[in-house]
Amino acid sequence: MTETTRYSGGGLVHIKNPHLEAMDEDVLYHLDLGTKTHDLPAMFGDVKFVCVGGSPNRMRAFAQFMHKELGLEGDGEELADICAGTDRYAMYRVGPHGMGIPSVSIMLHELIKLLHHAKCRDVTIIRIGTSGGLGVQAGSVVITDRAVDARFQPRFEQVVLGDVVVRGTDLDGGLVEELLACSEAVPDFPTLVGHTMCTYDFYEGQGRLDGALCSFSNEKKLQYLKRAHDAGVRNIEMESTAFAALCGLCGLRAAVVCVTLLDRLEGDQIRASHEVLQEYQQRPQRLVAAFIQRRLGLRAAAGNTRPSSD
Ligand SMILES: O=P(O)(O)O[C@@H]1C[C@H](O)[C@@H](CO)O1
Ligand SMILES: O=c1cc[nH]c(=O)[nH]1
Repeated sequence: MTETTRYSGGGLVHIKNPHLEAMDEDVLYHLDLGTKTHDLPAMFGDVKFVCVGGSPNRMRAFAQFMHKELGLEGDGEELADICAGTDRYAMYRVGPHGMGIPSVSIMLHELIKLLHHAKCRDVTIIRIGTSGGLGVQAGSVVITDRAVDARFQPRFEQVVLGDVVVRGTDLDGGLVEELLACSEAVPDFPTLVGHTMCTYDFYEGQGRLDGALCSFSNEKKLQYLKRAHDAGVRNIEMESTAFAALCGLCGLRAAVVCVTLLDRLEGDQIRASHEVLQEYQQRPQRLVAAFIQRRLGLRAAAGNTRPSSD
């Protein structure tokens, strides 16, 4: 049976674990935070937007960019890593999640419990990432309307106690529209809506010919990628199905916004220069900054500036 997304009443984060109630303390081990050691409601109770991405430096740059875009005091250079006691993740009230489903899944379990313990309400969570494009110009930003697995199905399979549990990967349609509307504020690159395929591997799992192992021909690879394109897939990454499933089940409105680093119908290797890749990585950040500003009524959508290139 597929578990489906439910938004809980009152906008609270919905924890689906009866064992947590009975626990006297919850140690969020990978975040180096806990319910006894930290006043989580005081630290995080006002959080409305959570943005996560793969790399600590990228997320630090995004935190500094948002600091400036929101007109907060100081230059943002002093932003401290809230999870400095662990080198697994970093958090600047935006945080990185590492690579792939296991990493994003551990981070989300602890982040969602953190939002629950902090009594946050009406939280929107956005994954800001990179991806391989399918039939789209490199540097395009794809807003995911449906996260699908490597068989193009909107499902996330997790082995639990030896059984396969299937979870739905619905994302919030309204959020997709809102984000797309914000693309007017960042007109210097293409933004589109499409399905995102999530795989367990970057190489064979994404039909690449350039890994240490490869068990298929170029012809078979292209047939697969074209089938994905025909099924509506416009980009490929490694977190979206788990992200959509966990956030949706816990009542968080979630979105996935990824830039494409190349067109996979044209090749496998990412050959763009460091400078070009840095600028590409800023694109989803700029779109999400415009979205947050609009939501907060801080600025009209136009006139969005650029994050630093860290
Ligand atoms: O969040 P990022 O942009 O790091 O995510 C994509 C998917 C994999 O985690 C990684 C592969 O290069 O990039
Ligand atoms: O091709 C790509 C590029 C970035 N991330 C991926 O998962 N795949």
